[in-house]
Amino acid sequence: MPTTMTVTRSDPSTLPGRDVPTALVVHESCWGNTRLVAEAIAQGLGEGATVVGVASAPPLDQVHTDLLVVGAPTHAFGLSRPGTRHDASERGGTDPGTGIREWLEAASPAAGRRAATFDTHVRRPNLPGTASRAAARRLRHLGFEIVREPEVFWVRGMEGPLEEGELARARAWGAELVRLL
Ligand SMILES: Cc1cc2nc3c(=O)[nH]c(=O)nc-3n(C[C@H](O)[C@H](O)[C@H](O)COP(=O)(O)O)c2cc1C
Repeated sequence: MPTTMTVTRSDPSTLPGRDVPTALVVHESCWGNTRLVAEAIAQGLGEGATVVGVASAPPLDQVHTDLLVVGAPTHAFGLSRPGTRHDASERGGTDPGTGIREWLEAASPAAGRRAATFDTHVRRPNLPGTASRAAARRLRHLGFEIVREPEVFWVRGMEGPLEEGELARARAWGAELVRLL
């Protein structure tokens, strides 16, 4: 089972066996839907995966896992900003205090790293623009190889819930990702 923790696996004593690829899944979430998807993806990734909310995540420059997975809710056709997170909190969600946009902005470019991105997004109406594409674009600029097309997981409305079957799809997506490593 993947672990939910707030630190990177920089301590070798916490590393799984040599052959198990390591992955850090960093998520942002106001109502918990993206967090649930992140946890399901980590289950698919397997025992080398660690899940962390963006507010507790280590700086990206200190992440040295085989794969980075980044997930965020789509806000205003892309990654959230302080204003959209404030809007979410006014509607009953929780403002995580920071977002994937800020976390990526604080990072320095470096080559040779691999990542995948996902977002949650309202299915109807299916508006253009997704947080997963925006995050992938930023990660490419930081020198990451994006190993899979950004993926969308559907919610029924602003607060969710996730559409039926999405957690199973997320687990399967995580399992496919680990096969690419
Ligand atoms: C301020 C704000 C803007 C949003 N903009 C979009 C949007 O452009 N497209 C979309 O499909 N959903 C949009 N949504 C809905 C979010 O995608 C939805 O709240 C999110 O998937 C729920 O995930 P969470 O529970 O992890 O926060 C928006 C939500 C908020 C609060």
